Amino acid sequence: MTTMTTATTTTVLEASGVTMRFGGLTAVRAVDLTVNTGEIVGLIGPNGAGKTTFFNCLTGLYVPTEGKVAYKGTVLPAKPHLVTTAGIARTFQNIRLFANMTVLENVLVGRHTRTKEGLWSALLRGPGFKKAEAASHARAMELLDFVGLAHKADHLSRNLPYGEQRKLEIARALASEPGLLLLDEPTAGMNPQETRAAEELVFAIRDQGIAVLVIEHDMRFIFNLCDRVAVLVQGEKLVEGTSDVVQADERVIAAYLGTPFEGAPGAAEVAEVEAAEAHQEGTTPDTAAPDTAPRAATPADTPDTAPAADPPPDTAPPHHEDGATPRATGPEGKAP
Ligand SMILES: Nc1ncnc2c1ncn2[C@@H]1O[C@H](COP(=O)(O)OP(=O)(O)OP(=O)(O)O)[C@@H](O)[C@H]1O
Repeated sequence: MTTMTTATTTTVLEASGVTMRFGGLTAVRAVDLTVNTGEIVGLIGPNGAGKTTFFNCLTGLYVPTEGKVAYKGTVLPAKPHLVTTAGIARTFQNIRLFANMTVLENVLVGRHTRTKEGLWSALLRGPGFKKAEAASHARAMELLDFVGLAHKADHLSRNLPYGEQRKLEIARALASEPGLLLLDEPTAGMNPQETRAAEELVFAIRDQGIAVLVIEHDMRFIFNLCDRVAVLVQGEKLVEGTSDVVQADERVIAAYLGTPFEGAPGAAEVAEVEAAEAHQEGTTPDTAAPDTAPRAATPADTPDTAPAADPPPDTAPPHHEDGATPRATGPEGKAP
């Protein structure tokens, strides 16, 4: 593959005022975010902060309640296939490969938005179709080579180890020739060696001229990789800046450790609930408050904050304004 370098910086993605409500729950609230050519931007935040919901708004899986999403200056319709055709590709938090297809076939599926041959041409297998098929095959093999899976082209995707399945998802996303790649927790379940390789792969993708927006709980990965990092807390963008700026911001540390701070998103609701609980128990809010600083680590010291086994008190899914129980499913269950 030839390396493309972009001489001028342009805005690839511009999300403005994106808000997503599910009934009474505001999962994403008035979020603005831009990604420019040549950039790797990180999106972090505690569990339930609204990161995946925001991705779903960007890719047309959800129609945002308010706000708009533009790709290279054109406002995108909220239809996943049109978003892919426009130039945005994504991977999912829970791997979504075609398990009984080969590795190569999975990548070929990803190319369908870039092949122009119609149904009749495919059925009759005319010369136009054969030429397009050969070109797609060559490109798919090139992408498999790029992610290091060319030698497994004929394997069934379900037989790949986990780390390779994640690479295959990336190859399939790249097959649509995107200008922006959205990665949702690309290193989830990877060992440190695989994570390091994933980091190199993302840099290589950026060097191909593809901008990257990545959600990840592994802070070391994010802060090594990203030119800019945005932090979502309870659906709102709390901070945005370089890795150094974000790591040093005490509001970010507080959000991860569950320590309340002045003006924290959702702080008013939390205070209301605490006051009500305290009233019920006949205690004051202070005495009823949980231990808010269970660990002394900063986000940078907690390379993998994903496991939900020991979440800090405030990192649980946000307060549901309608009192509804939060969903406990992965993205498959997230269709509105
Ligand atoms: N389809 C839906 N219907 C109702 N509520 C939803 C839906 N999708 C997401 N939510 C809620 O929106 C909030 C944000 O969820 P989201 O999955 O976007 O967070 P996240 O930051 O990606 O979390 P994690 O890091 O755990 O993946 C949660 O309270 C979640 O329960």
